[in-house]
Amino acid sequence: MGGDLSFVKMNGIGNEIVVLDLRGRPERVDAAAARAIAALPGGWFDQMMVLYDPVTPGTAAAMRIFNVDGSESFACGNGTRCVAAREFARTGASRVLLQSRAGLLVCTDAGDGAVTVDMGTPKFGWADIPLAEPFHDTRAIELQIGPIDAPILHSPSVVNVGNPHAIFWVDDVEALDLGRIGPMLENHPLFPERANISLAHVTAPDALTLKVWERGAGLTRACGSAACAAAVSAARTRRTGRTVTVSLPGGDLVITWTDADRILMTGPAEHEYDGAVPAAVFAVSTGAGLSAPMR
Ligand SMILES: N[C@@H](CCC[C@H](N)C(=O)O)C(=O)O
Repeated sequence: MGGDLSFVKMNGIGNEIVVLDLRGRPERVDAAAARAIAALPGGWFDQMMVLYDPVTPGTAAAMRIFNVDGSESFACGNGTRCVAAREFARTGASRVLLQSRAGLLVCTDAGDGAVTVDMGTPKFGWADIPLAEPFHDTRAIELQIGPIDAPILHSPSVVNVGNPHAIFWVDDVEALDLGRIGPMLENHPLFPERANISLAHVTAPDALTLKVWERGAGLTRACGSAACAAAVSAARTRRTGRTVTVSLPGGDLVITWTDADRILMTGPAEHEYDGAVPAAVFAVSTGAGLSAPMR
């Protein structure tokens, strides 16, 4: 097979998403191909969702998720909504099961262009996040930056929602330059797989504002998994109840941490335009697109 391959440019409340559907095709995306696609005219993304043939019965696709720096993530909430919305439009279905490297994701059409994704169960154990050393209480770990007696940021909540997150509780998410502090925290030695870094401000028992420095992508207008991470951490530390509206620079997401310990994320997904990738960008393989072990 040769020629250009089409992709779809979408966004989830401003999180820039490319969906590349390689189902039924031999091409495979690696880190170099991901970076090359991001450099194409119109190819820019925060995350690229690559769809391969399903490996689990009942699923529509096996997804791999690339950050713009070529690194892989096991979770992307906004991108998952985009993939699901596209599947709904393509098939007429109102429910789709997708497989990421973090597990199976049930996505349902919530109406008015919104999609609900069951993002799974949060993990709070220090080794699951992962952290480089044991912490018994991950609601507020001993990590601070700035002077010892007047830290700029301290005591983040940490959680894994398919990917690692640290949430710093602040009075004003705009008061600090996250673009300057973010890279240092993302790459802090405490986070052996790096981490997504959020500043969160609770505005009501059912609302918080959030600003995110994403691992592998930098400052973004929205991050769905960070919204999930902040919501469960806010509920776990009794800052909010179990359903919150999370306001990000690009828009709002509604997150519910259910009594069954599942995280439900609801928000919009928008189509922007279609684009094309030259076939030469790809590696060609007969291997499975999603070969890593499932959790
Ligand atoms: N924007 C995404 C999260 C993307 C993955 C993240 N940068 C990571 O490396 O873990 C979302 O909407 O969840």
